[in-house]
Amino acid sequence: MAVYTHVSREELEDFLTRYDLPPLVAHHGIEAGVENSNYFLDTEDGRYVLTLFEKRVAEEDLPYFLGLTEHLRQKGMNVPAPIHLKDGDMIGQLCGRPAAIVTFLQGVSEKSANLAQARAAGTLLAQFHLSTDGFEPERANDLGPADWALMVKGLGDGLNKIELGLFGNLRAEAEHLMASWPSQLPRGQIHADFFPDNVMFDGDSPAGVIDFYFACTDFFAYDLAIAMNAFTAEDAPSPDLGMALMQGYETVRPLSREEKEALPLFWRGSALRFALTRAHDFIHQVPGSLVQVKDPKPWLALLGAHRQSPGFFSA
Ligand SMILES: Nc1ncnc2c1ncn2[C@@H]1O[C@H](COP(=O)(O)OP(=O)(O)OP(=O)(O)O)[C@@H](O)[C@H]1O
Ligand SMILES: N[C@@H](CCO)C(=O)O
Repeated sequence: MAVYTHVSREELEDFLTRYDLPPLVAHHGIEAGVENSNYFLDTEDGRYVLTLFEKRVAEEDLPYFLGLTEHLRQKGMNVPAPIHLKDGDMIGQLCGRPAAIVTFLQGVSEKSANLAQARAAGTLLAQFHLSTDGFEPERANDLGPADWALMVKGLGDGLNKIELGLFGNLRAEAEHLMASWPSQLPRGQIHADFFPDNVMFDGDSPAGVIDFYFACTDFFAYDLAIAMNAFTAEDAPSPDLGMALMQGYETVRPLSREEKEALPLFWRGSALRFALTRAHDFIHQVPGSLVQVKDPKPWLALLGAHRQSPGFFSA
């Protein structure tokens, strides 16, 4: 359960006086996620989601995340609606943390998807990219290639406790990726964490997208690479799922030749990015938090597979 910050009923009721929401019935921590503290708020007129932003989210980025979410809703995407406080703001303070409330989206958040869901999720990601058009603010990707070598350095010898020789191995990989990364490809606002558990499914159809708290301005094809890796499934890795996602994506937004050529590098880069954040959380576990730390090893294995075979997804 991802609850780093424990919120009492009294603290919550006091916080809710700043909103025009129906009376609270109950609140409980959400049994999923690793990044932020999330609670369901059950009110007399339906359910909402409260998020308290934790270590990886900078408060100054919240207007970008919530503004992007509102923009996507205006474009017709099924994403949560941020609830405004009585003073018009979208960000409050609770238990010493920045906090926001959004509407609850119906659907099932899957740990891993099937082929039909992966294909449909690809169309949704492409619609997401097209719908971000017209949203002017930008946010640099602070978990991108320019940051990976520093992240490896910061984890240091802790990496070798996950796997012997991992520190040197990942340092060389981060340097290689940085030196080879392209600079000119179609770019815009990307989700940057498009995992099956951030897509709400209604059977095989995706009903909506949640969790915009890694969104940033970067290459669309890099976002596709993240999603392809994230949908390959950790327990039984299958390139078919990533390929199905890409096929779905291209029915809405076909890739240029340059974007296709960049994909093998982007698969490696995104595998490294999630291996690193997971390795960080594995090495620096937070005492007293209720969180199921995610395993870095499947992402290290995926990185190894992409390094060995640049055609992993087309093999
Ligand atoms: N608006 C929403 N509507 C319905 N369910 C939601 C909503 N927001 C979050 N959830 C549920 O809470 C879970 C955790 O939320 P979220 O993915 O935002 O957490 P997180 O800590 O950012 O996790 P991670 O980054 O690991 O995906 C989701 O998998 C989903 O089941
Ligand atoms: N979705 C990510 C967590 C957010 O970085 C993971 O599964 O590692």
